[in-house]
Amino acid sequence: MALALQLRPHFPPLVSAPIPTARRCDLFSSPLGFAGTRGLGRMLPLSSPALRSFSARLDLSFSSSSATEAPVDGWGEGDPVTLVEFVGKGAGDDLALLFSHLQYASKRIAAVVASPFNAELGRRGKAPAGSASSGRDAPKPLDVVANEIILSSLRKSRKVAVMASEEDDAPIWIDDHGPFVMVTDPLDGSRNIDASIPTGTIFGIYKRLEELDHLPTEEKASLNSLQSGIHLVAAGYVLYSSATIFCISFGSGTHAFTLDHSTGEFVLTHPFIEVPRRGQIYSVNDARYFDWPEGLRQYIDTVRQGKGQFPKKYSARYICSLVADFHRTLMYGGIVMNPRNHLRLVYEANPLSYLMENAGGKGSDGKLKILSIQPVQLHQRLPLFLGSAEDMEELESYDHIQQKINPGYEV
Ligand SMILES: O=P(O)(O)OC[C@H]1O[C@](O)(COP(=O)(O)O)[C@@H](O)[C@@H]1O
Repeated sequence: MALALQLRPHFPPLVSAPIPTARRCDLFSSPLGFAGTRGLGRMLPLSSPALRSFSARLDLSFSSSSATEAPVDGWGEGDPVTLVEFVGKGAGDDLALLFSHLQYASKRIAAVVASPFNAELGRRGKAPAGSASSGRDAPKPLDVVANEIILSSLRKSRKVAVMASEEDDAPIWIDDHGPFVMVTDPLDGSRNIDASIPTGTIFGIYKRLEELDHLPTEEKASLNSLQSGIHLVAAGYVLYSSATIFCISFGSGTHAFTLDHSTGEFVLTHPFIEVPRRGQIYSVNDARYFDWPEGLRQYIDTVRQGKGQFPKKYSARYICSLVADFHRTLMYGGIVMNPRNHLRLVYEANPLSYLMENAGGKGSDGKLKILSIQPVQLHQRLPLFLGSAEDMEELESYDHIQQKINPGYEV
């Protein structure tokens, strides 16, 4: 039996042929034991039988209600599931409201990043000193603009007590009654913007620790923001690339939505992403090879010759934009890594580990599970390794994969 795809007119005909039933099994597992969602996104939201079965899983993911309880109530037959509907369906009113502001903020950032009129703002401090565009009236760099867009969306939501951002030295207290704490890297990879290379927003959401409410603002702002990753209630990223992708997890599955420019809505394209258990790609800045510790060199030498546990030669892919490298790893498997003390635990490592683990992968600093690390400083940096479960286990079996020296790199 074939599953014919019902493409809505505004979707490009990416998949137009009937998909054999056997192929549908690939959506969650493959004969090699890999699980993957390649191509899945273009199918599930567009065909009603698949949507129905997805909706059943969706209801399960958010509540303990039985899958047999009319799971499709409220979903239009064959209609794409939007991000707003998805979150509104089961995440609770507070989170739903917060996400409606966040997705709006991300569309504004996507527009700003893509605008021809903002191209020159990509780099911090680009305007030459003394020029008309330097000084107080100088246009703001895009990462600062992105930060302001997010802050303003959180203020409007009235659902966030404190925002800690990679862009700010200290967390910003927003609302005494906001139930959530938000940590964010508003525009990661912004150093690539001049070349139109993908960038991304990363965020994590915790509950406000009410037991700290009596403390002075500065202190409670900082302690709320220093929660360890196991306490995340949601995390996500937005990838600004050939498509704008909003990927989220609430602790049960990782799901990605793609911005449909014809309606302005994010629609569910990759429900329940399962990172392949084994990939064939490693992603690292390997110009640093001679500064790597022996274990990491051995691992990379081994897999690129096809002499590792998986007997195929690995490929290298490195965009140098964490969200883009992470998204590809989530889709195709393998490992994305930065072995030096560079990426930030609070704003980058924790949210991305949460998303990776909820997709069946792993996140580590080369010794410890990222989500188990208690942050002690807001801007603390660490080595970061994220990816397919089997690749990560193989990598960690090599001793000494953390790069201890950091010579002469622009931080
Ligand atoms: O210079 P390296 O070690 O390759 O690091 C590149 C990484 O740094 C980042 O640009 C983040 O750095 P910033 O937080 O300083 O912007 C990532 O997007 C990228 O993966």
